[in-house]
Amino acid sequence: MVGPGLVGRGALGWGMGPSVTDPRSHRRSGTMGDMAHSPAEQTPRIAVVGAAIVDDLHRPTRLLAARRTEPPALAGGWEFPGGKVDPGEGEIEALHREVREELGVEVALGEEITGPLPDGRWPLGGGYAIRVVLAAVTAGDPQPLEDHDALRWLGADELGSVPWLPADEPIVAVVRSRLSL
Ligand SMILES: Nc1nc2c([nH]c(=O)n2[C@H]2C[C@H](O)[C@@H](COP(=O)(O)OP(=O)(O)OP(=O)(O)O)O2)c(=O)[nH]1
Repeated sequence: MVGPGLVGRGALGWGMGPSVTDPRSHRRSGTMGDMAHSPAEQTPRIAVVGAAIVDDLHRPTRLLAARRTEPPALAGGWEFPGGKVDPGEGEIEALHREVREELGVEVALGEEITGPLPDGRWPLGGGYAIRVVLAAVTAGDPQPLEDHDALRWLGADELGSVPWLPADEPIVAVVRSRLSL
């Protein structure tokens, strides 16, 4: 049993791994809900989730990129909609909340875009780590309601046309490899 809205082969098990439910993760709901680390890491990283929203989970051709408005150091950079996991909140729950708040849409989740950290996340600056999951809109039309001032659907050959946040570059490269032309 996986969380609501999860579809696709790669989604099986996502959200059920060590960073979420295994006591070895040292995650404590309500006390360290925004922190997670694996035994292989010295320092816990603050949990961020990001949605790689594509036009079709089964045959994706375009990715939705969002341009940040804050803080000033990151404003103008393009990123995956998402944000920090709240204390006591699950990652799946956080992802659905963030896309609802930021874009006004509901999504179905697909496979995780696995990163190099032991728990599959991607390192970000500032002690953050992001878990990125493919998603597709199931209700609503994405709008830059919060934290962003522009959205763009980008095909594989257009992903380099916007300045991604530096930490997102390797993630975007993996997403690009999943896009059909
Ligand atoms: N959402 C998101 N954050 C990213 C990405 N890449 C990246 O470096 N970050 C960084 C920016 C922030 O320093 C950090 C946390 O993300 P955030 O600021 O969106 O979190 P949030 O929406 O919960 O923020 P707030 O409510 O506290 O203002 O992660 C990305 O692709 N998506």
